[in-house]
Amino acid sequence: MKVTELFGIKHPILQAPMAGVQGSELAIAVAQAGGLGGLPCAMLSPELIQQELHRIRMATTSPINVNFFCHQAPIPDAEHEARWRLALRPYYVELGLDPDAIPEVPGRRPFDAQACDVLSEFEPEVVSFHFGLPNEQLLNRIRGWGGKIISSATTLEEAIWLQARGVDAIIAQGLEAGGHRAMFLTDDVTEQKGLFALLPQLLEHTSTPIIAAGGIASPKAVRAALTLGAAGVQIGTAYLLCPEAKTTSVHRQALKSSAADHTALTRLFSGRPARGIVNRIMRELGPLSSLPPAFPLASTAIAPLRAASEALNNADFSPLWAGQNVKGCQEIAAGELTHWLAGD
Ligand SMILES: Cc1cc2nc3c(=O)[nH]c(=O)nc-3n(C[C@H](O)[C@H](O)[C@H](O)COP(=O)(O)O)c2cc1C
Repeated sequence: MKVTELFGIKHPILQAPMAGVQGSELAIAVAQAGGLGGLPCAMLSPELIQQELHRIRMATTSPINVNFFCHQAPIPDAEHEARWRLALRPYYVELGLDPDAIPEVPGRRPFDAQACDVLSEFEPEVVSFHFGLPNEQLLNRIRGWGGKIISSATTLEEAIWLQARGVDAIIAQGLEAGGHRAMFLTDDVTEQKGLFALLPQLLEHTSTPIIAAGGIASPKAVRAALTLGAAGVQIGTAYLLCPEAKTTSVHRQALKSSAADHTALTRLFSGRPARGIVNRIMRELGPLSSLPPAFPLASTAIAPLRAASEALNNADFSPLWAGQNVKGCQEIAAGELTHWLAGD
């Protein structure tokens, strides 16, 4: 079944929910253009989720996708954290920051009953998850209001796991994709496959609709994924320069520069592998260094470095999430981009 029918949308295009770089404005623009707008909730408090969903429901009656992380909250490891802070110490000194006064930042919260309570007020048509799925009880609450459940797979094993739990569609997240790898049954990045290796495997060995993601940034690429048998596509990076996205100015500059040709998976910004444009800290510490503590704890000690350097218009310590294909990034309205990608 195609996603147009499954979700009741005009175009087979899902705008990837992208935590930290967009809110309701981008989701509304895509929804109004006939795609499935996505609201990333991983970094929002329940109050903010409520505000954003209220805005969306006031602006459009089109279906909407809300997105959550569902990682296991880590057990803090003081020794590991101390090693991480020691490695960052020279950068604190360089930027004139106090390495012994690192403020706590609100971490990314896995999906829980409190978030589900907020959703039940708005009954979003689609709820998507990254890093697996939450427990069956929470999934049943979503099913109770008729919500469709989707999640990303990065291997065939993960797709089979998701299918066994009854998801309505599976996102095949190719290695090209920007942002966090959704991987949840493996932590070995060498097992990750490019989209056109992963997609046919999932199509052959599962019976659930498969949504293609990773490096798709043109109408031709959308058609290619659909021709292979995908039920739809999910696109993130191509939307990053749209005026409705909240992409920071250093991130926008990097996306428009030749530096964007070089992306890599890195654990440095959060503790989990994610794809972003290679910058100074990735080059100097090694993108997949084992220094950062478990997800999402690594972000606490990086945050002051990021803030101080971004104030100087410098992206040395910023997560510049982007996929391998930035060629489709256009500074045009998200609705226009959605129509273009759909071949309108
Ligand atoms: C800046 C950025 C942030 C992202 N944040 C999320 C997120 O919060 N939740 C999620 O499920 N996926 C997230 N992703 C991954 C996307 O869901 C998707 O896999 C990816 O964007 C597809 O590849 P593309 O970026 O090459 O289009 C993010 C991607 C980017 C580029």
